[in-house]
Amino acid sequence: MGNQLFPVFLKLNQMQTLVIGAGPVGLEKLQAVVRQSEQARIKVVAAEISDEVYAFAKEYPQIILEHKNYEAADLAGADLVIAATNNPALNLRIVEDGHHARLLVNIADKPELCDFYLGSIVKKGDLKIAISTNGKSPTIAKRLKELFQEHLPDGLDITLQQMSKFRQTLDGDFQDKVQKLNEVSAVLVRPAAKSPSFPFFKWLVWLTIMLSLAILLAIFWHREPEFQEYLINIDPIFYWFLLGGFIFAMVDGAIGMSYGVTSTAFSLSMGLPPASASMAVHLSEVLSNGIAGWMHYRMGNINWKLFRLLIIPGVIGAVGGAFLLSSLEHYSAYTKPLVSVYTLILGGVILSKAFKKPGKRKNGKIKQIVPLGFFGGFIDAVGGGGWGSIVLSSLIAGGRNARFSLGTVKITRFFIALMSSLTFITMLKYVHWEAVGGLIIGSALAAPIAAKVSNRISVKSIMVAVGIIVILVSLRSVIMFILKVL
Ligand SMILES: C[C@@]1(CC(=O)O)C2=NC(=C\c3[nH]c(c(CCC(=O)O)c3CC(=O)O)Cc3[nH]c(c(CC(=O)O)c3CCC(=O)O)/C=C3\N/C(=C\2)[C@@H](CCC(=O)O)[C@]3(C)CC(=O)O)/[C@H]1CCC(=O)O
Ligand SMILES: NC(=O)c1ccc[n+]([C@@H]2O[C@H](COP(=O)([O-])OP(=O)(O)OC[C@H]3O[C@@H](n4cnc5c(N)ncnc54)[C@H](O)[C@@H]3O)[C@@H](O)[C@H]2O)c1
Repeated sequence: MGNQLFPVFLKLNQMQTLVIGAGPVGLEKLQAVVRQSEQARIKVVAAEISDEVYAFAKEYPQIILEHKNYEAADLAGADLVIAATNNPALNLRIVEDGHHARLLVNIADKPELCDFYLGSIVKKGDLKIAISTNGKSPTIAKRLKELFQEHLPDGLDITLQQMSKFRQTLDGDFQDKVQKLNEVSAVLVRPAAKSPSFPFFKWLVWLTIMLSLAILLAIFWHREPEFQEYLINIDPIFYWFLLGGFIFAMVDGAIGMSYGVTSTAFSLSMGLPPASASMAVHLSEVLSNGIAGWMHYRMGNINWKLFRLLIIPGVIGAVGGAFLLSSLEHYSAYTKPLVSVYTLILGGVILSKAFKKPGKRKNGKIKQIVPLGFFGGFIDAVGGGGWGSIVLSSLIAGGRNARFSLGTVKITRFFIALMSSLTFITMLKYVHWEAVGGLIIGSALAAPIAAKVSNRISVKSIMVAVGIIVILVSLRSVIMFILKVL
């Protein structure tokens, strides 16, 4: 039948509690009562009173000690009786006398003689949880109490106080009030945000869209000879970028950074000038970060205060960087090795992060959000990447919450990529559309798969691989430059 006991919460300060017996067990029960209410009015009757009970009672003047043998008259005025004597016959008598006076009696550690059991009690401010194992195991009751005491957030009591105040501000009828109180507290029971996994059926929808596009293309292919010609003559570079975009987006999806750095290093090594490379990378980032940012927004992972602090300096930095890089397009022979040196350094940063011990973090949150946003945006536009690795890693290393930082960085990255892409488009005369198209399609194809795969691979091994690839590709560009100069 399970536990049939009904827990009630007694106002001990308005009642008279009688404790009979003042040995170790009597003391334990006395303390259990006083722990719940220091104003509890208690009378202790015992033939012998231990020194510990004397010492304890000294601190609470409302505890009255009566050094005497128990008699039925002691029950007069009592509302509740707890007995802890070492005399089984006396225990039985107390139960009988108590019931005669229609009192509820607890005989400590003798379940069969009890009208009620004492419970294990969790307390957080005004919150109280009473635990009963139906007498099966007081030890487990104690352990559960410890578990709740530790894991219930202390802020819960603040919530209670706020709800109480909020209730006082409500008017309208009872139904109205109940509805409003339920609305504001719904957030407490909303299911926790899931990791952005991509369910199978969504993947099917995605596949259907892609197939329909392919069919449309095929139809076009047959109807329009010009289009056919265009496709046949498409630069093979497009397919390389398609593959590259796919792989880099998979990796980025898994570790939350590195797409910018890897695809920029790749674009440079494919012979794109830095500004064109950066533009291709940023254009392809607009879509993927838009999707990721939207997902994080839906899951409530955005810290809006952080967003406001980051977005303006970030956009200014990004547009400035894009502007500078585009104006220097003619000097790409010189900017290219510089950018490669920068990606080389980032490769080193990623590699060192892979081997850094987790948990070795500084205390206190990072404060310089505005310069961080500007610097991140600028470097991101100039180097083709870095918003994720610079801003996110600084925020997390600076003690901020990883989930909120990731969500906020993803959504701001969308705006940064959008603004620098626009700047590049207006500044650059010649756009490498085959690179841009390859990266956009490749990374968009990867995004949903990456989200699924991300949990299965060890982050460390990916970071090591990424670090090494970026270092090698960047080194190649730097060495080629040096050889050319020599
Ligand atoms: C909750 C708590 C409240 C309090 O008393 O303040 C409480 N016992 C506590 C602790 C505790 N008591 C005992 C141990 C030793 C280990 C063990 O036996 O498990 C421990 C653990 C420890 O101290 O670590 C001995 C014991 N207790 C009872 C028996 C008899 C039996 O089981 O048959 C025996 C064996 C005696 C023997 O062997 O001779 C019986 C009862 N004890 C109850 C309450 C009631 C049922 C509550 C429930 O349903 O869970 C009930 C039925 C009647 C009652 O006394 O009200 C308190 C938690 C303190 C905290 O929260 O920290
Ligand atoms: N101490 C433990 O760890 C423990 C554990 C489990 C069960 N128990 C049982 O619980 C009971 C109480 O344990 P304890 O250690 O507190 O025992 P205890 O002997 O130390 O204390 C018993 C108390 O009952 C009082 N008493 C006895 N006869 C009385 C009377 N006629 N009138 C008034 N007071 C009277 C005594 O003066 C004493 O204060 C015992 O039956 C014991 O076997 C004890």
